[in-house]
Amino acid sequence: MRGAADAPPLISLQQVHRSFDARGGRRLHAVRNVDLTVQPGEVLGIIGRSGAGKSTLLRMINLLERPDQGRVQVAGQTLTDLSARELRRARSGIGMIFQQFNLLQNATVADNVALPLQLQGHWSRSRIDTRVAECLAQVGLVDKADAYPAQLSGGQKQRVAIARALAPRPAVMLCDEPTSALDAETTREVLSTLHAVNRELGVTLVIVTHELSVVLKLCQRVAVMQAGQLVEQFATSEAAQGQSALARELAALAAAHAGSPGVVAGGSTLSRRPSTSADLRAEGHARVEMPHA
Ligand SMILES: Nc1ncnc2c1ncn2[C@@H]1O[C@H](COP(=O)(O)OP(=O)(O)OP(=O)(O)O)[C@@H](O)[C@H]1O
Repeated sequence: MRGAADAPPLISLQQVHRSFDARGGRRLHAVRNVDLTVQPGEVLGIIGRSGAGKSTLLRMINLLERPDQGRVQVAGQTLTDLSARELRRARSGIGMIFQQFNLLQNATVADNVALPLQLQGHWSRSRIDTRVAECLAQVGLVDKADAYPAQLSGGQKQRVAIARALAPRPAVMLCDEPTSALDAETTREVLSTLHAVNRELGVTLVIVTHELSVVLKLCQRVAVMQAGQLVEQFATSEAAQGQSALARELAALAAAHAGSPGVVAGGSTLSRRPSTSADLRAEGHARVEMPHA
């Protein structure tokens, strides 16, 4: 039997390039000819300094940003070749969550989670209700089904967003700074939920983050971006062999955590150790700044 590592990649970006109009009539090349593959079931972190092109690269995976050049394949489909209608269908296999949650404020938690199923148009009310209940159970929020987002903590809002992304049974979940708006405690909740989504449901995760502690806890592999280019990739557990400043920083953080139970790189349980820069500050560690790659 073939393992996930030998399987064809679930995501394949081939020479993707994206530029934008910039001031003075210039072009800003946000992502430059990047090749990247992600295996089924993997958790990949994309890191880099501000403006390096991380979010643009992530958003090209579901064509929220369409590349000017290059090819995007997900689950065997070449998204860049699809019609608008085919792309809408393919996108139901790719969930996405954002830093600011993007929930509908005037809809209940249950209605927020139901939304992507209603948009698909072929779900009966009773199947939607069943699926919403399953997704809320997965993120531990069954008792909040009738609450409104304003009544929830930041971590609970992000878990609703995760439940909504899970509703159409995606193979992949794209996470754009999923914990950056959260404090230490709620960050822990969200990381634990994402870990379970990967481990229990087999959903492949691609996570853009500026928090190295999030990478250390959740990601098996890391891709480092610098000025639009993917400058290196390594297994989180092998950060010490990386060349970039970020790899060294990650290795130093891993060493500081060495011996603590449950640092996940490679896949065991989530740590009870500090999980964010805020956590680390709270526990007297130096802030984990994102150095220049
Ligand atoms: N729609 C857009 N129009 C013009 N420029 C854009 C657009 N989107 C992104 N950019 C520019 O492209 C570059 C890469 O942006 P991107 O958001 O991908 O970087 P990032 O690494 O995610 O940064 P951050 O960590 O600050 O979010 C930046 O210089 C940004 O200003």
